[in-house]
Amino acid sequence: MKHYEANFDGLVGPTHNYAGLSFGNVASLNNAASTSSPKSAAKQGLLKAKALADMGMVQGMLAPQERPDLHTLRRIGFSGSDAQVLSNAAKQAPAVLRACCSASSMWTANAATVSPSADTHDGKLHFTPANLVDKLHRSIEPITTGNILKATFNNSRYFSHHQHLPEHASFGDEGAANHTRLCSEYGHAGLELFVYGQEATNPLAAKPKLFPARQTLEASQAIARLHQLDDDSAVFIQQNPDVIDQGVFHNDVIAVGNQNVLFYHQQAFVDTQAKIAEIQRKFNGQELHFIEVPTAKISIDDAVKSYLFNTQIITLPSGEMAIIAPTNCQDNPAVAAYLDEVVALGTPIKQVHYFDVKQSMQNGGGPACLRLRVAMNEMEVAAVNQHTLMSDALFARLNLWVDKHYRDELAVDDLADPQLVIESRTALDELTQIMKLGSVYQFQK
Ligand SMILES: N=C(N)NCCC[C@H](NC(=O)CCC(=O)O)C(=O)O
Repeated sequence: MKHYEANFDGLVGPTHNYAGLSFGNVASLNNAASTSSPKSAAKQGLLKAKALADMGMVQGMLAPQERPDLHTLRRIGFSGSDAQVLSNAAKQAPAVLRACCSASSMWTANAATVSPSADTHDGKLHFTPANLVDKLHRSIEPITTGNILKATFNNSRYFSHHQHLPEHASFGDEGAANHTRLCSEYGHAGLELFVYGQEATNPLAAKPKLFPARQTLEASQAIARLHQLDDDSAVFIQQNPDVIDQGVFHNDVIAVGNQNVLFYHQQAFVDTQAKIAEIQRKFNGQELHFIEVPTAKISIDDAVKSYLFNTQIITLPSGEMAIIAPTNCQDNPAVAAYLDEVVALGTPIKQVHYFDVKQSMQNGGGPACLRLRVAMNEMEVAAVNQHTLMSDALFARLNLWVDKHYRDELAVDDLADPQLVIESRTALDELTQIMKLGSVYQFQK
């Protein structure tokens, strides 16, 4: 049987904007109140997804969320017509209104944690939506994320969908952004690496001093239990709290793995040598490539600015690996030079491809943030909702849809415009028909 690692990219929603909502995420704060372009953001994302499909990869799209989220605004006491809810929220709780308008579900690396069927006891592919409790604007995503995942992976014979973890800081969970899977082949049992920022139930454990650690050990352990992983199929690694304080708000800003390659910065983890030894032991002596990038070559500051580690490492149908990098890496001389070198290190990585995803980058989301990886066998791929899979036809259809419904520009002050609600709902209603998702949004229920 054939096996693939599919990437499901988040379709950027019509309200993509820069609201400075993510304390600890340097780009989000630096670009707060800039004017965004929802149309070009969506098109940049579609171009990257289509390019990967054209490289022979299995590529899917995940629908965005309903924003502005009037249901949350009504839940906290705003009432009257939609226009009244928006204008009162803009006057009385502008920060909450901004949170309720974020298109942050585009970063589908944070949508869920996924364990492929080769790793799990029941032989099913498991999904747990991330609760994203650390940030208000993200904490309102998981229910709809679950609906979208169920409509995309809609076959209970192959796919097991869990509820998101309890909504409390002790179980702060950011999904696949803090999860990497190593394996020799996608269809073979793999080793799942769970990287956490803090231990919630141990007040003495090290944690960052300035910025929040969004993922807890307790959450990572819960996911491993839910997904029926053996002790020998999981490794729990603490992220270095000092790098969180320098803007590394998710592990995928400092490390990325694919099959038997782990590409990471020297300062990424706590207790690196012991963890590498544990990985080697649990990988049962099979060949592994550890590409550790020293601080002397790439500083943490350069890694955070360029998103060198927020690249996707993909295995092409030829068996060669390619790095999918943001063009921001080309703009940084040290990083560009490093990427020229990396293809000659004698590891499976042989190519680098650059994509302009600047609209997303300005909110701290690189190529890897924009995708959820789902390793599947051919039967599972066939069981996916086929209308979510990238093709020439879907690419053309989605570009037309974006042209029809998306604004060229959006400023933070536009978020209270009641017309935006109408535009967004009209667009999403049509999208659910294009992707045959059924009623996944509250406004459709
Ligand atoms: N690293 C991964 N996997 N994902 C990146 C997520 C970026 C996102 N930015 C934002 O939510 C900014 C929104 C704003 O400020 O308007 C976040 O911080 O959660």
